[in-house]
Amino acid sequence: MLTALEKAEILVEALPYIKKFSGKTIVIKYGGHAMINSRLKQAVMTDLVLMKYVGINPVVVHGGGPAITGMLQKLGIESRFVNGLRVTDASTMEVVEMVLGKLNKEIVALLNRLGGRGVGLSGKDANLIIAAKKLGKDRQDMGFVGQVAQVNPQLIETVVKEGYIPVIAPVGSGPAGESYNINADTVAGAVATALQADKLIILTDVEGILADRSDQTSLLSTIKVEEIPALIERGIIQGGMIPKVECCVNAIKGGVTTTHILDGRVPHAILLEVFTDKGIGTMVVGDK
Ligand SMILES: Nc1ncnc2c1ncn2[C@@H]1O[C@H](COP(=O)(O)OP(=O)(O)O)[C@@H](O)[C@H]1O
Ligand SMILES: CC(=O)N[C@@H](CCC(=O)OP(=O)(O)O)C(=O)O
Repeated sequence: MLTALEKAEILVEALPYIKKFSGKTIVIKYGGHAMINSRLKQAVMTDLVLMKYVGINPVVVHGGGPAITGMLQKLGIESRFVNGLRVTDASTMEVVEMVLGKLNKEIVALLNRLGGRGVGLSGKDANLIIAAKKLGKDRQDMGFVGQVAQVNPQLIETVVKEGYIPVIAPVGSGPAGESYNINADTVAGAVATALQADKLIILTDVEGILADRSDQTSLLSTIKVEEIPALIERGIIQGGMIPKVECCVNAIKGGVTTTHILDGRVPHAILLEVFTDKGIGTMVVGDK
């Protein structure tokens, strides 16, 4: 048990971080375990509400890949992935929008129950995310898989200024108003850049970037952007981690101050990162 003094010291430790980030924007990519497990879900939402109450502006972009796969399975539609992206035909796109819409409102409802003021948006609202068709390797057709062509952040800025927490589903609008399915990490990176966020936090299901994937204690707590190509080349960063670090690199190059890949299985991972001296996970930083 913590003594009263230890509890007070924890609160005092947070003070410089509250001062540093008050008024700043932090974009959080919410996904993985933290989105499925109800205790973790509640912990993440509590962190977001707490942030908002101390003057920080959290902006949430959520995933939902496993839930989309689950619903497609129920409907007898097989999921196929190319380079980690779900090949999306018209009927898959309908399911993607349906599932993400439901998840979006669940997140908003939980935020609101905890005293926040969550507002659910998709990239289609006010043309927040203009998408373009994304082709696979060798110009392979992946249907309605999109890439971010443009972010129009005015709606987010308005909503944030009025005290709401925007929660964004990763669906974009094509030139004819059609829907595109965009990887949620990519959307989070693009939104963080458009908002010139102070931090981008990506929640995942591992400790962060490990120097040796079979050794959980080999966490690389800070990586510089220029070190990343070699880590990929040497096979240290692989698979699903590649798009995440690429997102971080693009965000840093686009003006985001720091980016973090955190273990969403740790309760209150966001609070530990933002408000404590030690932080957790991997921080990807520019060379300055
Ligand atoms: N160096 C590394 N350190 C940690 N994880 C890595 C590394 N290289 C590849 N990975 C893999 O990346 C995965 C995270 O990507 P992904 O499964 O797409 O995450 P999410 O489902 O959270 O979007 C990890 O579970 C791990 O298998
Ligand atoms: C094109 C593409 O693959 N889109 C993703 C969108 C959701 C997502 O990215 O969810 P996670 O963050 O949970 O993986 C998909 O259909 O699964």
